[in-house]
Amino acid sequence: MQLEESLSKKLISLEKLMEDEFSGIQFDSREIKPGNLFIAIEGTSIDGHKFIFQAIEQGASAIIGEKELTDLNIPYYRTTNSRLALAKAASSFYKHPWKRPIMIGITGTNGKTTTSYLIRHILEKQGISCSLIGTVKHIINDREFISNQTTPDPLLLQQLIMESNDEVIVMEVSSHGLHQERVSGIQFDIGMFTNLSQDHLDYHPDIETYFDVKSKLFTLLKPRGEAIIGTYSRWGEVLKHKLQQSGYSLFTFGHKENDDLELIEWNQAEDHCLIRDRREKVDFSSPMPGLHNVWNALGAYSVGRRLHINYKDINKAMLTFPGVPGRFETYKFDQSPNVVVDYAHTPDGLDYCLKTAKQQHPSRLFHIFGFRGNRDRTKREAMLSVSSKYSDFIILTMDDLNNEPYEEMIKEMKMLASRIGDRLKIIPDRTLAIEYAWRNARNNDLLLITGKGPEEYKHEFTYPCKSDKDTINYLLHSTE
Ligand SMILES: CC(=O)N[C@H]1[C@@H](OP(=O)(O)OP(=O)(O)OC[C@H]2O[C@@H](n3ccc(=O)[nH]c3=O)[C@H](O)[C@@H]2O)O[C@H](CO)[C@@H](O)[C@@H]1O[C@H](C)C(=O)N[C@@H](C)C(=O)N[C@H](CCC(=O)O)C(=O)O
Ligand SMILES: Nc1ncnc2c1ncn2[C@@H]1O[C@H](COP(=O)(O)OP(=O)(O)OP(=O)(O)O)[C@@H](O)[C@H]1O
Repeated sequence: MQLEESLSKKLISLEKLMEDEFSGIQFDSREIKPGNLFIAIEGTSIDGHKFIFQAIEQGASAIIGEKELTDLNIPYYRTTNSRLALAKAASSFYKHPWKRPIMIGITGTNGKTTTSYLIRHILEKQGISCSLIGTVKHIINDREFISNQTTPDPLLLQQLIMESNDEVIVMEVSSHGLHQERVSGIQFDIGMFTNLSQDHLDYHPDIETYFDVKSKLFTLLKPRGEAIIGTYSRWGEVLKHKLQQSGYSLFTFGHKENDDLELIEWNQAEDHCLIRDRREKVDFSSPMPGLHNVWNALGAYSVGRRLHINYKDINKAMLTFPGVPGRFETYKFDQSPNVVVDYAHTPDGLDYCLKTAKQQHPSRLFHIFGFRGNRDRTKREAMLSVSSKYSDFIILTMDDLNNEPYEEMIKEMKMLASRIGDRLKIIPDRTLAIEYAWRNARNNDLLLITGKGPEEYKHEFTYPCKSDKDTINYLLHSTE
């Protein structure tokens, strides 16, 4: 990547610049330490170029930015893409740590977290150590780190990879991450696409653009890299055709005869699948409830097979999979209704999840959920209509507001709720909403609480509970 030195107008490669001994790199002026390289980014809410002088005051020794600036007293290098420069500089600073392990990147609207947990489990059972980077947590050398982002910024990401001694790194690659070049310094051995459906249309202008961003992962494959594509969603087929022209090695899993891995039959009641792995028919059991998790398990199976793991060993590993926090996490009680906590937050995810809940044959299904504030509002109506298709009772409640005004959220809930009728109740306090369902449900009913999964509440509610799981525990003990 070429940069232009602002005063001399000379071109210099980023690699060459990184031969200078910077004490660190920062894209946030508040974090600058003496001798750091500051990269100014025109962000989604503020222009980082405004903080160049603050960065210099704090001791930055060079600046990269996109604007034409000539009046700085330290070297300033101009680029056409600061985010790309950040990703490449971070990779260079940490000595391209992704070159050592086998790198697996997973993208798609839903199923990234579940699939990455499954892959890690299969590999670890074979004695292959595996780091995991994603939404719930990061696990590096078996040590767990809090995750604030699905795909961390390039500095944290390259640092985590550098610290890993594991043989494989499996990571979730979000559309935000791809669009903001967070993974651009990296080349992957395997790229996986799970599926695509409506989400994040607050950030991407339309679903076609969202898809184009997701498909960018496959431009980051190593020359001998492999693309594993789930073709069970329409967009998987689109991606397959797009990539067929690219010359990459392609492996597809889906329900068609021309897929490399075909789901021939899924017997939900007996929890059994018949699959075709290339030419051979194989019995397979998914370790988590629901067809969506069959797809996730088959995605992980595909990765295992590409890494030359015997299908019998993969099947054996599936038997001991402990599940994923907040992904169809089921609590069964003798004297109270059963409860499922799930992270579903898209219409498609909810459809799979509610269908799976119905397959448990509860007498009545109580669905408790809300809408995430300041995120894609276009999916709210579709989420409610999916809920009303399967649920006997709906309790709309508060998810994270993310600075969306409370009154606006309630107004929208009321407007959407008016179409459903008296099967729906709005109880904004999440702990009271869960309590209402808990007290009104009978033992053979099911409570499905979606949206937050294992995440901690960002708001204070009536009961002193930190999460949906915590609220259930609280109610259980207050009933005793
Ligand atoms: C909306 C969004 O995606 N924002 C990301 C973006 O920040 P930004 O462009 O908004 O930054 P900004 O606030 O406008 O500031 C511009 C620049 O000025 C700098 N600055 C700012 C203030 C100051 O005093 N000094 C200074 O230097 C900032 O550090 C930044 O470099 O670039 C940053 C660096 O990579 C990200 O950390 C940040 O992620 C935010 C915090 C975030 O969490 N975004 C979510 C939406 C996200 O990324 N989610 C996906 C998963 C989505 C999903 O599948 O559910 C994820 O991968 O986590
Ligand atoms: N393959 C799938 N197809 C459709 N929905 C799915 C699939 N897998 C999981 N889901 C639904 O999406 C929810 C989130 O799953 P998961 O965390 O695995 O996806 P994700 O892509 O990592 O999402 P995020 O990036 O938001 O964390 C699940 O709780 C489930 O309701």
